[in-house]
Amino acid sequence: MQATSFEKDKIKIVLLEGIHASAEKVFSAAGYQNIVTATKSLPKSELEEVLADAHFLGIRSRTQVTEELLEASPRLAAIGCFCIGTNQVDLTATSLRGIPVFNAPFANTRSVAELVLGEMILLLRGVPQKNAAAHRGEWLKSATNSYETRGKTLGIVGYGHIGTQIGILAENLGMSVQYFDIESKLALGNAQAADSYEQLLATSDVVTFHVPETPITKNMMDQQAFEHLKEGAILINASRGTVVDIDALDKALASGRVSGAAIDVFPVEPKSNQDEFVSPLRAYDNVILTPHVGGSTMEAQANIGIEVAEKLVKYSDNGSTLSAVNIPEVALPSHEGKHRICHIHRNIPGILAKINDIFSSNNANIAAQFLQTNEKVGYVVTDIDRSSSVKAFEELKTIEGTIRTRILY
Ligand SMILES: NC(=O)C1=CN([C@@H]2O[C@H](COP(=O)(O)OP(=O)(O)OC[C@H]3O[C@@H](n4cnc5c(N)ncnc54)[C@H](O)[C@@H]3O)[C@@H](O)[C@H]2O)C=CC1
Ligand SMILES: O=C(O)CCC(=O)C(=O)O
Repeated sequence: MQATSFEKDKIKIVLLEGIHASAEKVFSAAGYQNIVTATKSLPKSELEEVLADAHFLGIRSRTQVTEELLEASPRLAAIGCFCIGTNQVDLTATSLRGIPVFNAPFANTRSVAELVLGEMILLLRGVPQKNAAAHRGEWLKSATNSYETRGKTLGIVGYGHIGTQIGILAENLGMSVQYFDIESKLALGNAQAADSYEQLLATSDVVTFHVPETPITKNMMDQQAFEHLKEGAILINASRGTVVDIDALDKALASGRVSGAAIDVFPVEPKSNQDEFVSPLRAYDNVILTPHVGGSTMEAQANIGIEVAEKLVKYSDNGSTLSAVNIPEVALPSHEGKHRICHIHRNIPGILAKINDIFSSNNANIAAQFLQTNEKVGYVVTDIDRSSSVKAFEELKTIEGTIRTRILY
């Protein structure tokens, strides 16, 4: 019997948190019509209900994908984070279940860089407090504590895609740029690597954070770090809410050690635009508070929608895991005329031999084979003749250590 593909209209795609319509267009153009969308993140019970029979999930930064949620989503084949950060997903649990997680590593970086640049200029001029006062009917015309960016020092913590762009933009304003990164980085323009994190804090007029959420970056800007900060410095965080200890920032603002701040990300963020934003920072006119919108521009969201949806379609149609953050990356050509068998397994010795024994005992003619492993997981993709594929596929599922198998026609 000639096998046929799993019908695309049976593949359910769930897109949450107001993912841009460009994503739906990509899925539709590729023949996927069963798409459920929501403009916000869903409460636990609704999320579990919608994912009970879903194959692909698209989220932004709010939805937490936990082991428990994965347990309740037995058909989930892949997850798309329509953003940069993937800390909201349990990457170990997804990888041990053979669920690739994709993101858009660059598309919103310029948007974040521009927001930070704007905030820095406004804070150096004291605009947030003058603006707040004017809204109350007060007139604060004064040059006191109002500065140009020119000649000031910007300290960038995390000199990656966003940090480097901010460095270049800031140099064009005439600023001196220094950075601190745990990796050795190519300095762009005239930027200088700081000798240490503490040295950067002590010598920068503005400090901006662009690190990922990791155990090491948690509370990187804590009480002790504030003590190193230059008196009257400005602090910006548009990375993750865990990076800056908000209570310590509250104290530093109250004492005047920090003269102004711009915070886009928070340890606890409201789940929807209808929920109240609670923070001690609301008390300060000299703090710009934004609702995690660093990457929220029309340009970035449209591009992210296309980029991540294309990655999910590619994984669904041809098994490619290129740019997955938790599964070995395999870039695959088209498999026209062949059946493609994808096998994700625990990385234990001897699995490839067992896979190929099964193909051999089924007289399967291997046209191409691709293999990639990481510490925990291996991914083998084999293109074989149609005649022997279905039986071999069934046998592959019995290999010890198998996590997930797929056959693509
Ligand atoms: N507010 C928003 O809407 C957005 C926030 N983000 C956040 O910004 C973060 C940075 O984004 P990218 O620049 O694109 O990431 P990236 O991965 O290109 O750069 C991050 C840099 O931080 C460095 N780093 C990691 N741990 C560090 C540590 N402990 N100390 C110093 N440096 C460290 C890395 O070596 C790397 O150079 C993302 O992980 C994400 O959490 C990203 C986009 C939008
Ligand atoms: O746009 C979003 O929802 C989150 C943006 C972000 O923080 C990221 O890209 O990591």
